[in-house]
Amino acid sequence: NPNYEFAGERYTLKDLKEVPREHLRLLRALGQGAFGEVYEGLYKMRPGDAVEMPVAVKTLPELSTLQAENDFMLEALIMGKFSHPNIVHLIGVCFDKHPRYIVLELLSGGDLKTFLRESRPRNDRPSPLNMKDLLMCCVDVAKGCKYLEENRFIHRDIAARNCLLTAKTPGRIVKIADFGMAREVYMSDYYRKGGKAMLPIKWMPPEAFLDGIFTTKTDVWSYGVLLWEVMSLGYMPYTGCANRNVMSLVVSGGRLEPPPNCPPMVYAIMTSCWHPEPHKRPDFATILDKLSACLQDPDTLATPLKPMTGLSESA
Ligand SMILES: CN1CCN(c2ccc(C(=O)Nc3n[nH]c4c3C=[N+](C(=O)[C@H](O)c3ccccc3)C4)cc2)CC1
Repeated sequence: NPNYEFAGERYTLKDLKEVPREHLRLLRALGQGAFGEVYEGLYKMRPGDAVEMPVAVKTLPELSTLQAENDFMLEALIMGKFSHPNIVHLIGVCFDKHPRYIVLELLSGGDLKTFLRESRPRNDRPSPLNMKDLLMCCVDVAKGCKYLEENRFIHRDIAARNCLLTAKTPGRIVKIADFGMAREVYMSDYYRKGGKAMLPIKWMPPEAFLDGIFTTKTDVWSYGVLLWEVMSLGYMPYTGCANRNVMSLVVSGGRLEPPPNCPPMVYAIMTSCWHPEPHKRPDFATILDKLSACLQDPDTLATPLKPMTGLSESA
């Protein structure tokens, strides 16, 4: 079984909390994970307990390749080492036999991209969100990213599709909830480069898709694209542009345009994340400072939300 290096320490499977399968009840499917289903379930913390804790259960189908088994285990090991309010919490695993389960904190609001798209103003009702709501979502993700940066963990796939909400209602908290596993849902966001791994080109900086160089500054670039996703209320970046055209556009200095009504202070953060030279991109502490300046700027807060018109876009 794989062992895993995190924050300078080595971990193996024995570091994971085994949850007794008989204390778990799977209720309903929540969606498709990269391997198998993700279910909502109930977990009886202590056998005698009357109350059961709502959880999310990721399953690995019995007919999985060894690689899939390892990836599944690795995801559990990765999640098990994080402890932060903006990163989905690992409760435990059922790895004693098939089907294998990863038991995680339940986030009932669904993924951030879907939430943004559902929240667009419609002719029958204005958006339920305001600029402050959007900025608070961005702050949550930046806090999670800052924690990963402090622990020298490179996520490689920061995007709205990989973030989940505790709820859709005010008081919602956004958490980074995917460590390479939720790919299945938005396959169109990934590009098969050279027939190998599926790469989220539209969220990657030039040094990553050209030279395979991944650093914490890779996540900063992706975070800038997530900011754009939030401000556009869930649009596909570079709408209608094929991945290989995005690569040449970005390499020649092209960047995403500001979404309609995007406050200049927020767009300035995005463009700083997209500096061609990685070391000139801000760190997440700086990004958080800039976001709190936005949250204290009356003109920024007063900006109304307006959907992008014109170009329709794929899911
Ligand atoms: C009307 N709406 C319909 C949709 N609905 C949902 C839709 C999906 C979910 C959901 O998947 N919640 C999750 N909680 N914890 C984890 C989850 C997924 N996890 C994973 O690890 C998944 O792999 C993952 C990770 C990141 C993003 C998506 C999926 C861990 C909750 C509510 C709310 C009400």
